[in-house]
Parts: sequence; structure tokens; C-alpha cells
Amino acid sequence: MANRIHPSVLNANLASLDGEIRRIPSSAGIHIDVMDNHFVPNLTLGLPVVECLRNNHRDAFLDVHLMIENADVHAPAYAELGCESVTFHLEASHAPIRTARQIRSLGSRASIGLRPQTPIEPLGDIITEFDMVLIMTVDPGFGGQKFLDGMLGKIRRTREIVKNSGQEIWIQVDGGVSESTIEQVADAGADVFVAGSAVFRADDPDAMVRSLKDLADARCAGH
Ligand SMILES: O=C(CO)[C@@H](O)[C@H](O)COP(=O)(O)O
Repeated sequence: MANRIHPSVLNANLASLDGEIRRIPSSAGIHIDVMDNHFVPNLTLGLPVVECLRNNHRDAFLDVHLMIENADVHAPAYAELGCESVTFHLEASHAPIRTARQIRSLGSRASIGLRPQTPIEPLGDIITEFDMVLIMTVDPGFGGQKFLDGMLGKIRRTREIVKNSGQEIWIQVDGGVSESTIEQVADAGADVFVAGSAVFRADDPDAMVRSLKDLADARCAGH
């Protein structure tokens, strides 16, 4: 599938989210980080704000990344709102298969996220329950951190597992993705790239989105 750039609004002006999203029309999706100050040491926004964004951006692909405890309880509500993709964390779920099925039954793509320390291998048995795997390449909680090079092997192994599954499952990489790192991330096998500070700290955020896409496509026009 074609490479996709999903800017994370965590590093945007959160008080002007509507306007910030309108600055990046070349994005394939908008990555929205929901944090509860328990699963991660940061608090951002939740269901009411995502509902407003849904209403104001009917055509956008909303890619919600839940960094919250009790994911099984809360995740389906984001699918009910009509978010195209809902990621919850394996570490915050007691029933990942049931939650993924619920999300899919509500018409959204189900995605599973992994902290840097969580191995990918145990997911092999249930990977076909998901439409996307999100590999965190920084410790979740904050934008602007350095990409963890040690995660490249994990991305490669994830690509192998996805290939062996015979399904088209997207591999999203989140954390420290920029013009300096995206090529190696694409080489390793990712096809959905979250970039926060690289996009929103750029003078021209939309030009940055296009540049990241070109760099990824030059390495691999989809896996
Ligand atoms: O989920 C997170 C952080 O926990 C990310 O989505 C960040 O928002 C990415 O920001 P950059 O590392 O690209 O600045």
C-alpha cells in the first residue's frame, strides 16, 4: 500500500486545532494523541474534543492513538464517533481481541500500539485481528524526543510477521520521525509515519508533509 504521513497534533497549537489541521491538507491522516496522565505522564484531550474535530473535519482520516488505561472500556466510543482508525495499547488492554472486534464492528480500523519495551513476537498469534500495528519509537507521552534507533529491528520483525500473515496490515511508526530518520524507518518496513514536531515546527507544515512523503516513497513506494 502507499506510504502515508499522519501528522501528530500533539505539537500543534492545541488551542487552535481546527486551524492547525487546515494547514496540512497534504496529510493522509490526522494523528490525535489521547493521553490520560495514567498510562503516560501527560494529559491532552478526549472524546468531547475528538467529537468536535469529527464534526468540523468530515473528510479527514482521523487516526486516534489512545494512550490511556482501561482501553477496552474507552476505545469503542472513538469508533462510535466515526474515527477511521482507533489505536489502543496492548499494555492497557485485558481483552485485545474482543476490543479489536468491537472497533471493527463499529466500522473503524482496529489498531494495536506497543511501547518501545514491549516485544512484537507475542502479537504474532493475533495480528490478523488488527488493521494496523503502531510501533512507538520514543517513550510515549511527549513530542520532540529523539528516535530510538534500537527500534529499527523491531520494525523489521513486524514487517516479517505481517508478511507471513498474508494480510494487508499497516505498520505505523510514531516518535522522532523527521527528514533525518524517515528513510531508515521506511527501509525497515513502516508505511504509516507519524510526525509531530517535524511538521508543526516547520515554517511550512504542509511542505514538510510532502517532503516526508517523497523521502519515504523514494525508499519504498509501499510494502
Ligand atoms: O504519541 C506520541 C508521543 O507519545 C507522538 O505522536 C508524538 O506526538 C510524536 O511527536 P514527534 O516525536 O514526532 O515530535
